[in-house]
Amino acid sequence: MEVKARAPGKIILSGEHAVVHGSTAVAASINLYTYVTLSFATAENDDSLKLQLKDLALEFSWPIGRIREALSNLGAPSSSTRTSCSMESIKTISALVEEENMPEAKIALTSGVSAFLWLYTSIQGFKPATVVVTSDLPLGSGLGSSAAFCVALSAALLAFSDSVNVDTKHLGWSIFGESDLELLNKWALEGEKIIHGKPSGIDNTVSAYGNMIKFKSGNLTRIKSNMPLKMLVTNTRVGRNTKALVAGVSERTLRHPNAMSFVFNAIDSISNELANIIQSPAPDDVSITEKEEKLEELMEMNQGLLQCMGVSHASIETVLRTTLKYKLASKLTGAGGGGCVLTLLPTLLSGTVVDKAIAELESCGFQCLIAGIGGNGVEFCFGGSS
Ligand SMILES: Nc1ncnc2c1ncn2[C@@H]1O[C@H](COP(=O)(O)OP(=O)(O)O)[C@@H](O)[C@H]1O
Ligand SMILES: C[C@@](O)(CCOP(=O)(O)O)CC(=O)O
Ligand SMILES: [Mg+2]
Repeated sequence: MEVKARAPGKIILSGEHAVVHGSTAVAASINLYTYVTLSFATAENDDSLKLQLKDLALEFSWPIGRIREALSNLGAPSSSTRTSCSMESIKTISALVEEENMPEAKIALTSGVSAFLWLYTSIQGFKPATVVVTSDLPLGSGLGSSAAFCVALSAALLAFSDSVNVDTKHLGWSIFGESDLELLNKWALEGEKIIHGKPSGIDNTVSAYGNMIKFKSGNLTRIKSNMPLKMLVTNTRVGRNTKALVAGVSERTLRHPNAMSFVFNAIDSISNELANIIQSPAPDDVSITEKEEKLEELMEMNQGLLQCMGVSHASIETVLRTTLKYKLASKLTGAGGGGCVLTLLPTLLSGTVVDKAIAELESCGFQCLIAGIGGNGVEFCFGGSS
């Protein structure tokens, strides 16, 4: 028997980085997923834990005895209570990952593989198994691949544990009950901590719960959109690392605490106003257009403040300039420093303008997609031969 889980990526409409410092942010799930399949070994002589990262053509395999020896201090797994990875365990886990000779070009994956080993051993202990991962999401681009990975992984691992209440006979995709989802989200955050250092928790929360959320200091409020929201996502293809960008903002905050607290407060207001606009009723085209204009202005203001935090990038500025030629408003999404930019596509905008803007962005070497916004969060499905 195997279990498959899928978790969506996300866009942050407003409030990235500031959310790490206690401001409100607004995020929505998108219809690009990370999939994790887990099956326990059935052959008696198979005594290893395998991780296959299919899109990256990478496979890791650790003898279970080696993992048990290295992590003997962990004790019995306790899937019902999330535990944080200590500095000592991080070091031990990193050493286990290094033994696998990660190709130099893919060294950024080390933290993802470490998060895998931590979540696996904490939830399932030392059982031989194969875990296969595939993803629609570009890695390290601001669309929350790290969170989708941790959420899908936690879902597959918990689905095979005693800590959740799931029906293994159900055919097709299922969702977790509220308290199981809460536990899953806590585990996923522990994985994100290994990858990000100091995550706010917004990415794993929107990936777990789906739809659209407002998030502040670890608490989510579900948002119901009352208007069509169409976003163009432009991937600058400039690679960057969330952990380093988040650390950079924290350093700037230490240097200029007063100025930065005004920036964070301004972003808190922007996020709350944006959430109110999205939720307020729009009976006709005129009111939708008015709402879109307000959203555009708020996105521009948020982008200005992100630049002020030092997380924009020349490639992001090129996207902003290009879309502005078509009178379209944009902001970076996720950690910035490259990665993806969001552009609001108003309802009454002609298809020709969108096509022209996309063609110009792609001629700069960027990659464009129009994301489906606000679908389900994490789901799982049992299958395979038992
Ligand atoms: N499918 C995956 N398999 C393994 N590691 C992954 C996967 N998706 C994400 N990761 C981990 O997350 C890191 C990217 O996370 P991050 O820098 O937060 O960017 P983002 O979350 O915006 O994609 C990768 O370098 C890797 O360590
Ligand atoms: C910058 C931040 O607000 C979002 C990071 O998103 P991503 O990893 O770039 O997809 C960090 C966080 O909230 O944990
Ligand atoms: Mg991330």
